[in-house]
Amino acid sequence: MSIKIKGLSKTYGKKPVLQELNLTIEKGQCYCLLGKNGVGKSTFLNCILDLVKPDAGSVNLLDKNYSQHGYEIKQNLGALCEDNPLIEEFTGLEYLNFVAKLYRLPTAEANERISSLTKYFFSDQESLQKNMAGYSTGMKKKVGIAAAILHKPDVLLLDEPFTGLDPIAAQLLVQLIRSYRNANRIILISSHDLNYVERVATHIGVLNDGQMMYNGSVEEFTMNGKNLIDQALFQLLLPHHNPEANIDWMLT
Ligand SMILES: Nc1ncnc2c1ncn2[C@@H]1O[C@H](COP(=O)(O)OP(=O)(O)OP(=O)(O)O)[C@@H](O)[C@H]1O
Repeated sequence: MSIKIKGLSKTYGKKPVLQELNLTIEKGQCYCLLGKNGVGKSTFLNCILDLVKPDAGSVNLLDKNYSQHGYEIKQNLGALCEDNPLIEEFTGLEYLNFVAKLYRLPTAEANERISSLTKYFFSDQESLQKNMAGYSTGMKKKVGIAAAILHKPDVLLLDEPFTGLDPIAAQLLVQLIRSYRNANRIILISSHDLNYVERVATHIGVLNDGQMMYNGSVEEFTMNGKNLIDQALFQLLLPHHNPEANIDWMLT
């Protein structure tokens, strides 16, 4: 069971975002994709989700490809997209029930899972009876996460899952990701929240200029824990940042 990416390329207009990327993510891994703003992390995840069509290359999930087995792949794939699209006219509970129906979960099982996930993430259960249009960013994010894992997919893709969560919810998500990973599934995360990445990652990918600047275990990335992930990332990326940037005008 794996995600296999071969020769994946994507250009928007004249801007090459992904250039012949090759990558394999195995079960039991929590692969965290890091990189500067606009470097192509969401584009990469969206190619794996079949939401963005790559110009070249192939995505193989769980030994299947989209052209022949799109339906089966999507049944076994859960995702939280960066813009976290929800149907905001629905209450949180209505939405989760709707998602459960899409995945054809038996009613009793759906009720049990929705109840346990909402109890896990929401101390205020009453809010789940209200329309999501009135939810805060973090509340929407928690509903989006619950919707992504409701059908217990073997592959879970989370784009910026920690952004907007309060520290309690973020810690609960860390625990959930660890348990999910330990159950031998595949988790792929794009995140700038390195404190949380530190707690969940088994593998790290650093995307820069269309290429994987680093792709390997977290141990190797941090030199067996001698560095924190943020230190290792700065060492890798800072030399590529604009050295002439100067904001001294603010000081006078
Ligand atoms: N639909 C689109 N049309 C044109 N350009 C796009 C489109 N989507 C993304 N881009 C461009 O592709 C590049 C990569 O965007 P992407 O959102 O994948 O980056 P990212 O690494 O996820 O960024 P961030 O960390 O800021 O969320 C950016 O330059 C962005 O402007």
